[in-house]
Amino acid sequence: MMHLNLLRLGACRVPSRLMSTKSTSVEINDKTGVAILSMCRPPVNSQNVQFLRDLKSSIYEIENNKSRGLILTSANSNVFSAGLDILEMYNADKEQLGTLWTELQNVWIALYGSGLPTAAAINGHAPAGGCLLATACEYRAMLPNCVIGLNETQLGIIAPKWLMSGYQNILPQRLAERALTQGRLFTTEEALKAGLIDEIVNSKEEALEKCLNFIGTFAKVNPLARSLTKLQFRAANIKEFEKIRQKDVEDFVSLASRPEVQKVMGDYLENLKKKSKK
Ligand SMILES: CC/C=C\C/C=C\CCC/C=C/CC(=O)SCCNC(=O)CCNC(=O)[C@H](O)C(C)(C)COP(=O)(O)OP(=O)(O)OC[C@H]1O[C@@H](n2cnc3c(N)ncnc32)[C@H](O)[C@@H]1OP(=O)(O)O
Repeated sequence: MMHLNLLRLGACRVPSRLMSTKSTSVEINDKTGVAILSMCRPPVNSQNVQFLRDLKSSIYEIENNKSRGLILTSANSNVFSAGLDILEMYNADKEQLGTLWTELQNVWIALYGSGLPTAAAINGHAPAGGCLLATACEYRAMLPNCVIGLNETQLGIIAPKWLMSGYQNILPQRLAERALTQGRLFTTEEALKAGLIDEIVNSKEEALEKCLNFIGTFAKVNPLARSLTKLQFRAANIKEFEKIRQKDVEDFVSLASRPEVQKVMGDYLENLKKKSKK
């Protein structure tokens, strides 16, 4: 209840500090100390190089400002994030592909490895890279009638191991393996049943409130002890990622630049465009 009141106050009276980049905005409530990081790259928060750089710098800014927690959400009405910007992968040269993948890695490690309590207010669809961001957080509240999941195998591509880490943290191994091999997109209701999200909410405001309450559960816990404990759980995945990070970029570039993969992207884009014109 107290957190709810603080959130309400945050909307009107409590002073808050604002920071923004071209495609993100950050509001830190001075009373709660919690930062709300909103992704705002219309129409679907697709992740191009600039967006990923903005996201990374906002995450580090929040971390360096000693905020009490980070809530990730979207400024768009029905999409949390549509994942990597396919327009930026299609017909791109190897250098562009390498830069895109490196920036995706950078954002993931910034969020997954953050010592702060992190929560995702998933106020829309979260396929692929959108799911990657949500599952890098510690808690998820999601609106009904949306989808979330890692659908890479449906596109004929493989999610590397680090990209699966969020799933592995959250889902039982058998379920994670099945969902990843199927490239399954979960509806909100299925995601709750599987444990991929923590709560279903009826509005973005309620999602933010639940996230704030989650972060509030650490109010009496020593922040350093909390953060080190969290990172102990994540250390093996992080270490493994650091070992293969450069090779992973090379593998991605080699896969994504193959003519047959480029053709899949082109067809996929065309279908998306046809669908959006209907
Ligand atoms: C296809 C990739 C193939 C190979 C890649 C090779 C290696 C990659 C290695 C593995 C890593 C993968 C990580 C990824 O993130 S890949 C991206 C996967 N993303 C998706 O599959 C989501 C696609 N989008 C949707 O399903 C829907 O758009 C969504 C449910 C998110 C929202 O639906 P809604 O009805 O609200 O909007 P739309 O009308 O569909 O879209 C509006 C406009 O936005 C464009 N759009 C949508 N998604 C993307 C995207 N990911 N990249 C670029 N543009 C996107 C869509 O075309 C519409 O554009 P306009 O027609 O209005 O111009």
